[in-house]
Amino acid sequence: MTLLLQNGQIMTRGNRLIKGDIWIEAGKIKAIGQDLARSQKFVKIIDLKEQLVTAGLVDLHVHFREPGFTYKETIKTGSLAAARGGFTTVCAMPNLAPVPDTAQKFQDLKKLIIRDSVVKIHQYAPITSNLNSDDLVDMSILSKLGTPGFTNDGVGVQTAGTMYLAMKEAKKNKRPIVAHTEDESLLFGGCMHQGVTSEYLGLPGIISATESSQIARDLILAEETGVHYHVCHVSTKESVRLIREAKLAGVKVTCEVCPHHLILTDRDITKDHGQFKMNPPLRSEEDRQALINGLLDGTIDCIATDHAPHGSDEKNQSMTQAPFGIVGSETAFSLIYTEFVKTNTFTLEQVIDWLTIKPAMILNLPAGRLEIGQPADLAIFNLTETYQIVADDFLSKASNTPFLNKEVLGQTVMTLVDGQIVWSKEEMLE
Ligand SMILES: NC(=O)N[C@@H](CC(=O)O)C(=O)O
Ligand SMILES: [Zn+2]
Ligand SMILES: [Zn+2]
Repeated sequence: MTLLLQNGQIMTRGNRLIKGDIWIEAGKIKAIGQDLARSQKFVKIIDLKEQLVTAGLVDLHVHFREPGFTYKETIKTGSLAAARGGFTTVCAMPNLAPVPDTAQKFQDLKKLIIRDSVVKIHQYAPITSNLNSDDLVDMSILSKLGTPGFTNDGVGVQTAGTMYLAMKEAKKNKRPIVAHTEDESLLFGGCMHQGVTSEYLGLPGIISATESSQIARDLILAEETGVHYHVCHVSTKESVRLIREAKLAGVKVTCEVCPHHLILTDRDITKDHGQFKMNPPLRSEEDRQALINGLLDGTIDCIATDHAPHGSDEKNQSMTQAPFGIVGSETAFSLIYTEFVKTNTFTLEQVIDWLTIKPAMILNLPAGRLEIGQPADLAIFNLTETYQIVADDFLSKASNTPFLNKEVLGQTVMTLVDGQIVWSKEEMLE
């Protein structure tokens, strides 16, 4: 089938914004140009009304909860939420039940993904069996089955020896270690960042060193082993400093930052409510500035959501009780666009880079490029009308986010995967 997306503002690879049309045929981008309707008869033509078209966004960090916690999210609802946010390729974390730590369990999960997902999911395998043991998974077989990397996200790898052996094995299999960095001996039961707000609210704090000290350990081990080491959800200024120094020293390290850590600080936590609880926690203004500068100077490589859905009863309690995590797929682009592009902190080109080609390059994913011959994985955004983030509109099963009711720009109006519309605001199809 031939489809023409007409009259868009197209962010092409190499970040040139051009006005024109995209010709889609057999799921791929066949041509990009002006007045393409003249040269060909299309089965379908959609007028984009000069809205922004980008390569489908790429998210290196989501939690879809199936199998094991389907009351929070399923592959179907999580992938729909991703599509609604403009994401067409996502990497899903293995903190599931069962954990996909054997070939059989990994293949069973991949079958569910093929059956239910509306976007392209790359499923991560864990580093150790059941996430918190010291027994390494069979990295060779799980690499052959397609894991883009190994991660115990949700928990840190507590012993240096296990991390060292894991890095050596991952390197042998040409896969990165994707690290949730958290030294549990430095947690002290904390539920939010240690600082003035935790003291004011009387809540146990998490010091920055809980994250950064494990990054320091791992950077040395990554240097020793030569593995590609990717750090999840960097949140502290010390982490940024350590990664910057390591990059300069030639260590093969990459990292991601989440929208909430770029936008909010612990001062935005107005009360003891689970909606503000995530791991790592919202940090200080100094940390937030370090994250922004880290993106700008290339220390931080990309933006990832850490979409972490939970049930409303679970989150509707004190931060001491609620689980860690907030949803992010459906709001990421709007939040970043509104908070940083509209305020001239980042350019639109930078933001699209950090949400498409950069994450794709980190894991070598065939995604994030809007060019002729590439799959027609595309996202279309309305940059001119504000809308409100409303829980009822979410396609995710969950709506646990501190950004509810916020007015933002940058609503996704349509998402295509391999040339098929997987999500659309109704009016676009009229
Ligand atoms: N980020 C979170 O606060 N929670 C994540 C786990 C994780 O990403 O560490 C989850 O699975 O809920
Ligand atoms: Zn994590
Ligand atoms: Zn996570």
